[in-house]
Amino acid sequence: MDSRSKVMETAKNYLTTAASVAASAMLARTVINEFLPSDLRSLASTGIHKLFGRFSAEHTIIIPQTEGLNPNELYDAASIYLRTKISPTMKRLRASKSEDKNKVVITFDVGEEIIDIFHGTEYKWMLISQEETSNSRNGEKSIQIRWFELKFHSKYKDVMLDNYFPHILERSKEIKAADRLLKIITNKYDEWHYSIELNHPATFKTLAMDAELKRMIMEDLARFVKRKEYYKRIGKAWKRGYLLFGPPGTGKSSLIAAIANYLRFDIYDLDLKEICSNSELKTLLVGMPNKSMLVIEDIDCSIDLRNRDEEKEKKSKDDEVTLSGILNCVDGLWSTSGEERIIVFTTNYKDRLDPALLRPGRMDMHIHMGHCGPDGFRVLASNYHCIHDHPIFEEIDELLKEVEVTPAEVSEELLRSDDVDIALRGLVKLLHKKRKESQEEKHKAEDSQDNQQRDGESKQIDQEKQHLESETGVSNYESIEEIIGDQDWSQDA
Ligand SMILES: Nc1ncnc2c1ncn2[C@@H]1O[C@H](COP(=O)(O)OP(=O)(O)OP(=O)(O)O)[C@@H](O)[C@H]1O
Repeated sequence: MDSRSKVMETAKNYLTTAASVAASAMLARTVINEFLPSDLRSLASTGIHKLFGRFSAEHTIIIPQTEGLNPNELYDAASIYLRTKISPTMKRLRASKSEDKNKVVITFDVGEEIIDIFHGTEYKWMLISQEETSNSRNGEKSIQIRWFELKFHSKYKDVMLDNYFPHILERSKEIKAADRLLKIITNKYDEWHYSIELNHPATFKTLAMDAELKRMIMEDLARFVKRKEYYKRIGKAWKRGYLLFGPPGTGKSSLIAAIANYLRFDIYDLDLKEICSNSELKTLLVGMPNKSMLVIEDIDCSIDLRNRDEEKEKKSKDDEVTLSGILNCVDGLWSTSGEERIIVFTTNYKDRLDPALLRPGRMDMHIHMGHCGPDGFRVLASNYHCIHDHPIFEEIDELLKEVEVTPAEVSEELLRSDDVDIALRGLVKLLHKKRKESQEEKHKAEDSQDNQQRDGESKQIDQEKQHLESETGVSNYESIEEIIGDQDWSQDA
């Protein structure tokens, strides 16, 4: 029996016992004292939170504290879950600031009835608050006791325990994760040391990239987080690796932030230069929690990663970080120490990477972050000026097909003015300038190719001259010219 089934089984036992007590809501205290294990009793008697549901006038349920499920947890879960059930007809609402100070959380107040329909059954919730006085050594103390009263038809009590409560616990976890402030943590030596709030605004919506590629990445991530059982069944560690490659300013870091915001994972930004050995690398890896993202940026230049053959030749000495150490981190035994991990490597130069890192199956997806195309430009225009169409778009689209410009350069141009027309004209100017530069480069390249060809030809003529010179014994330049001139070279060729 898994832990959730055990919890629900125990809850059912308590429910059956509690039913025979004919307890009303106000008798909950008695039930707590008679039926709960002592540790839970002391928890409940602190009077901070308690949760019970009333199936009918005769039934009261107390959820016992077993394996991670306790009244406080359920109370908290219900508070969070019921926030999503607030209806416009409610009169008693409360507003407070969320952990992320940019958001305001609206919640219901005491005495407000909240109706939730789950699988066709109606559940009526009400938050109740009551002041109570208790005698302590320091005299009388008044405390505020809060609880939820849950009413529904008693014939659905099994559905409630087997499906409704687990659903509330699950949903509340998701809502909590979405509300949580994300962190970016980096290492000092072999410790995750420095952490700041991740306030990067990038999301998949604001990312300028090929629309189809964006869709594929989002689907891949969504599939990955749902596949806990699947990974267990196939015997693979529950992790996914992405290699992001492309020129500077094409959005590799922005994509990392978008993934973190999408999955609500903290970023563990590993600075390889801070660590001296593979064992330090392992220490850091083991210190990462679940639902986190390991990022190694610019892997090609972070550290001198010799290729594996050279490593094999070297006597194993644990005084440096090696490519095999990193690869163990990606798919070796050490990577199985946690669950639900995303691993991201970035590079500006994929061709500089050791083939061992690029081997199929190592990084699950290789994502090319390229120059800005019409799709990407539309996203940036919408991000910076909230526009989806404009007469200049056609000209920009045509130029983007010819010119290599990074999303960072386009963003910078669009930021230059609040006036859409000025900003777009500035971008057109930049694209024309870039096109001219690239045409000049192309001409230069063609010229140098022509020069090389001419050099090659004149070298060939020189060789022919030398050959003739040795054949004819004539060493005078003019004479050779005459001899060459007398012959029909084109026919010989
Ligand atoms: N694909 C993109 N979508 C939206 N904005 C982008 C994109 N690429 C770049 N930008 C803009 O340019 C800035 C720099 O981009 P970013 O740091 O993500 O690029 P990068 O590829 O990681 O560059 P580097 O290789 O130099 O680290 C971002 O803060 C963002 O404003």
